[in-house]
Amino acid sequence: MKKGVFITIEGPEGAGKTTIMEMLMEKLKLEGYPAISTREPGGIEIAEKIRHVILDKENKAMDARTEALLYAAARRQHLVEKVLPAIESGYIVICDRFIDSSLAYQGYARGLGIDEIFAINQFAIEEMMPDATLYFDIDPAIGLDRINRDNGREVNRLDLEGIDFHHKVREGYHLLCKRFPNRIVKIDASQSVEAVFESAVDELFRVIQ
Ligand SMILES: Nc1ncnc2c1ncn2[C@@H]1O[C@H](COP(=O)(O)OP(=O)(O)OP(=O)(O)O)[C@@H](O)[C@H]1O
Ligand SMILES: Cc1cn([C@H]2C[C@H](O)[C@@H](COP(=O)(O)O)O2)c(=O)[nH]c1=O
Repeated sequence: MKKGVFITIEGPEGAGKTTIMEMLMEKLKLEGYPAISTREPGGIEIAEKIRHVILDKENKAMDARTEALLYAAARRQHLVEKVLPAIESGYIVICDRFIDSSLAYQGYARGLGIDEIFAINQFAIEEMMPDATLYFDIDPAIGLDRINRDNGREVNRLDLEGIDFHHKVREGYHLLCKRFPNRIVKIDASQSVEAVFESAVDELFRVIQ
């Protein structure tokens, strides 16, 4: 039986998802809400291992369908091992990326088809869609510039795709905003960290209160 709340954060590279998620967690903890944050692909040992395979820059030969299936496999394991138990225990779970990343990156930008990628992910997640999704919208050129300036961040296989791919990712997210208007809220991530945080807090508390 579901008791907690499942929130996902989405967006192109460098949109500020991790930064704002950490700030949201601090606020939730200060206010006494039971909450955990996690990420995809990853969040647990098996899924972190799959993440390493998917994002390794040496794996240039990876087929797009293989990539899509590996994201779905990591998602399944993370969901059953970490997300669902936390939600069943009444936690607010905030996850950095979930199914919409697969729909935007593999479904739209890689051209595998949003409906096709939704179908393989339904096998992985069954009925478990997020209660709400905060989509951080940013011009990919700005996002990539941010991550290139971030010395602590390792560049991965997906970061190395050309700018046209990253524009397609953003277009894919825009299609998803139209397709799921009740679930996905678009936030202008080109604003200052403080302004993005304020918008994210408003949306988060609208959902959890
Ligand atoms: N609103 C902002 N304005 C300017 N810089 C920002 C903003 N938000 C985050 N940054 C900086 O941009 C870089 C990327 O931020 P962050 O890691 O939070 O993005 P992300 O969306 O999680 O990226 P990715 O998913 O590609 O790893 C960091 O150096 C961070 O400090
Ligand atoms: C879940 C998921 C992720 N991706 C891509 C998006 C990013 O390029 C990387 C993850 O790196 P991050 O620094 O943790 O954001 O993987 C994807 O293509 N499909 C997915 O389902």
